[in-house]
Amino acid sequence: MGAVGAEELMKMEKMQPPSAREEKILVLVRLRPLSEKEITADEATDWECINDTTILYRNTLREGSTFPSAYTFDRVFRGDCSTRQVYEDGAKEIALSVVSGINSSIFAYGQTSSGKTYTMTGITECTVADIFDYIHRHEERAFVLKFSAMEIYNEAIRDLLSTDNTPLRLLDDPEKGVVVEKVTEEILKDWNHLKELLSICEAQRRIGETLLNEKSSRSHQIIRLMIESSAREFLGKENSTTLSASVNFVDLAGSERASQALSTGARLKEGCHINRSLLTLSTVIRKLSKGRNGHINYRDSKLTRMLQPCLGGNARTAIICTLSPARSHVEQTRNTLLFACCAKEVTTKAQVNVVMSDKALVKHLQKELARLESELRSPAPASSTCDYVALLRKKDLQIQKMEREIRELTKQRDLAQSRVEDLLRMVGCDQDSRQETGRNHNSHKQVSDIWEGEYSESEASGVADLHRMKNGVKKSNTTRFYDTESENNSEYLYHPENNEDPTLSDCTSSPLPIGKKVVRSYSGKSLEENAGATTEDSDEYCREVQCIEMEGSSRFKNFESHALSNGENEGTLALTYEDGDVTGQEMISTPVNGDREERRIQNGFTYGALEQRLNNVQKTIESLVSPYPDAGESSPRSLAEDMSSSRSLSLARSRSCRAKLMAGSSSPSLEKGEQIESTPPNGFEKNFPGRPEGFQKKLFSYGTNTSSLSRNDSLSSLESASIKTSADEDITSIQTFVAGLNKMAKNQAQETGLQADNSEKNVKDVGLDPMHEALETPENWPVEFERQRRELFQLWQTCNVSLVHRTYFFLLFRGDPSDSIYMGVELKRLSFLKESFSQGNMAMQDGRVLSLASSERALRRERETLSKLMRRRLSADERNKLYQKWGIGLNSKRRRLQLANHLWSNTKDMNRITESAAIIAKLIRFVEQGDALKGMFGLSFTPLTTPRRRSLGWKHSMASLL
Ligand SMILES: Nc1ncnc2c1ncn2[C@@H]1O[C@H](COP(=O)(O)OP(=O)(O)OP(=O)(O)O)[C@@H](O)[C@H]1O
Repeated sequence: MGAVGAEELMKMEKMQPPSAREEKILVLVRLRPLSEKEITADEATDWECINDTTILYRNTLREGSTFPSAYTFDRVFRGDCSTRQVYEDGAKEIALSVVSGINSSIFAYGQTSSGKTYTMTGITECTVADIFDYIHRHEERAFVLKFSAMEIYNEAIRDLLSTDNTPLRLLDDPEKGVVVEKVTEEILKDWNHLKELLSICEAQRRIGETLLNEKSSRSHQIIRLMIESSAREFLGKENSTTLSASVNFVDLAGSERASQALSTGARLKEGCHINRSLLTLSTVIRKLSKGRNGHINYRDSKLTRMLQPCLGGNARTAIICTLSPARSHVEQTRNTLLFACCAKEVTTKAQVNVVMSDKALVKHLQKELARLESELRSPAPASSTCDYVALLRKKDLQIQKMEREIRELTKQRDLAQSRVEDLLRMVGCDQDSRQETGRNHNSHKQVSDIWEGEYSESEASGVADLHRMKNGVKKSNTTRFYDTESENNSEYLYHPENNEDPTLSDCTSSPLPIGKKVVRSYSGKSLEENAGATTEDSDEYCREVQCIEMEGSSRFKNFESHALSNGENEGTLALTYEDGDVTGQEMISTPVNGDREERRIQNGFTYGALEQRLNNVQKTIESLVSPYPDAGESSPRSLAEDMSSSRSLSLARSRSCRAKLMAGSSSPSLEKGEQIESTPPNGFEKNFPGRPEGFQKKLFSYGTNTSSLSRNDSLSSLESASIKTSADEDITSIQTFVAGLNKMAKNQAQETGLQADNSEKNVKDVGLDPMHEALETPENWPVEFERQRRELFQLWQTCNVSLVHRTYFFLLFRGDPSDSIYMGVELKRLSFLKESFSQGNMAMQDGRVLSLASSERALRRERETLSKLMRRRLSADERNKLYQKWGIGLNSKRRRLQLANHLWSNTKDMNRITESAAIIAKLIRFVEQGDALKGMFGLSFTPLTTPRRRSLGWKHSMASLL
């Protein structure tokens, strides 16, 4: 409005009523007299207008009725009131708002034959007559009247001024709101023209005879009069403006009861449409009457969508509710009155609609632009400048902090790398040292392995060692002496005088412990450096060492350092022990370049212990080099020892910690990968107490079975690829991974096909599993199994996992079905399964049929169909059909491959593949331990001989698992 001419504005303001204000819908009630039919039928009049605003139910209400007997509205009109009076006393003010540029609407609402058309015809004529009169009295303004008429018949919009019956479309215009496409607009010339157009509408409108009304309107009629006006004196000038508004005369079709109207066929269908759209209207009104919170279902019918602005929008609205006084219509009348009660609570917010000329608009925008430019040029207030400075400083600090973190992470990465190198070098030294067994080792000069008998102290020392190691390793090439005392730890024995041997100068991490309590340390920090260590650094290490878990007993019977060889414990920096005879105190110095070896063993350490330690170190290195450190373990005994040591000596540095060190990254994907890796692959299940002997045997023979998943080939490549992918988020790696996985799936498919018969023999009956008893006493479960159980359950919560014996397992991700991703890997000897039957995303036949579905309905259907099929064995043809329909993996090699290909071809989203891969890798571990799980949880899904037993088995299995 900024550029609207001043005179124009003044004129507008003079002629318009108070604009842009919220007001309630005006609700008028009109009671018609009894119709001739009703009089003939001797109908009683139950309603009476007792004053201008109240209508009263005269009959006695039934006992307990909750209906009120009196209703009050803005205005009520008795049966003997003329339409003119209704117009003058009620609708006129609102209807004539249109000439002031304010949208307005007049509705007639009521049951069939209550007088809506009768009323609206009169109201329309009165309004248009007054509009013409207004125009004649305001010759200073130029008016344009555009007349259009539509009807909504059976939810289709028809143009009443056109003979074309093609339904019109409703479009959402960003400026005008909802508009009817291609509706005919006639420029209204004069009164006669109006009469002519109204008669066309009347002729075109669908009416039909019903029992209640000979000329019953079968559609909602909307007559729209658009009025545009401009001051003549500004016409054509650059600052001219136009007022533009429309008035709607809405004659709704009447609600009717089929039983009362006795309508059939087309009438009945029309009646249904009418009632449905009126129901939507009343719902909208009811919702609006309670406020505008929440969704308003305007779009549920064409009527409400078209009338949206009139219902709570930019319009002034009056609703005339027409009533029949007859007793036979009392229920319908009450409904109308309830509608009216809601409607009177609805507010609209009408405003004057001014349309600027292009020139006026340009001028206005130019002014606005100039204002903004001047705002920009003017100096900002001092306070805001201060804010910016403070903000900048804060950001700078953040940047500095991040840079520090980056440096720290880089350091940690270097440290980890150095450590690996050190270990490798140390092995070289140790190997050399063996050749010089028997030599005296008392002249050692370094302190880097201190064995500490006390658990807690060991832990604390471990922290310190971490610190030293971190700083010392990098400096190793130039620092000859390693100090462990400078960290205020008197237990570290430091003998600088012994560090004079130049051959030690390069041996960066060779341990040389002296003293009673020994802590293994990779420390290598010089005195000066240690002196310079800051508290901040210490904190850092403390944080780091939070990753070190101390579990189980701190006392060991044996010298057990080979826990390091367990992948989970890799990264352990402090080992404690206490032998009954040998209270650990050991000094080992390993010379550089293998030139010489010096050992010093105190308090009873023997060469045998050292030999064992060498083996352990070797294992440690293998564990560092191989992503599956224990993959190559073949001896059941050594595995059992691993298990035992990992239980009692659980100085496990967590994988996440290791990941941080190795990669200097903490991305979620990396962590995911690390989580997978942290699952002990094979070791722990072997010491499960109470497991039948036969199971262990089977497990190992299973491990050597060529058809099973081997950690050394496809699986290990899968997992390592998965981890790498997760860590680097490298698309190339992902592709490599996918290719590997794909290959693996195919290999497994082939192998499975070849060895199907053998594997089937290994399946056991759930219901008979003796290990069920173990489930009753979970407190007896080993810690590792409990963890395993949790991980598995967590996995099931994140995705729908279906596992099937001897065929495939699939991941069906939750979410948008169209976006779902299916992944399948052919596996061998899967021995546990999700609660597939109850959840419904899987069904099986003889352990072979798997179905997937991606929506609730599909799942249900599928489950029903498949549960029928499950009751009998499928023919080849049926299996084929199942495959065609659902992509179900079947028991032929070719089909499995087809399915694998099909599944892989669907895996488009690389990110999700990565995610899936991580989960698959994890699942494979579970799968490998399938027998262990079966032994423990009684999980197996082999088809049982009777349905009852099967369901019992399932229930029992899942209940105990979850
Ligand atoms: N206030 C009134 N005074 C006299 N007669 C009336 C009045 N209201 C309605 N009538 C008569 O009642 C009959 C039904 O009226 P009308 O067709 O307007 O009802 P309606 O509500 O439009 O019905 P429908 O919804 O079926 O189209 C008509 O014959 C009309 O002349």
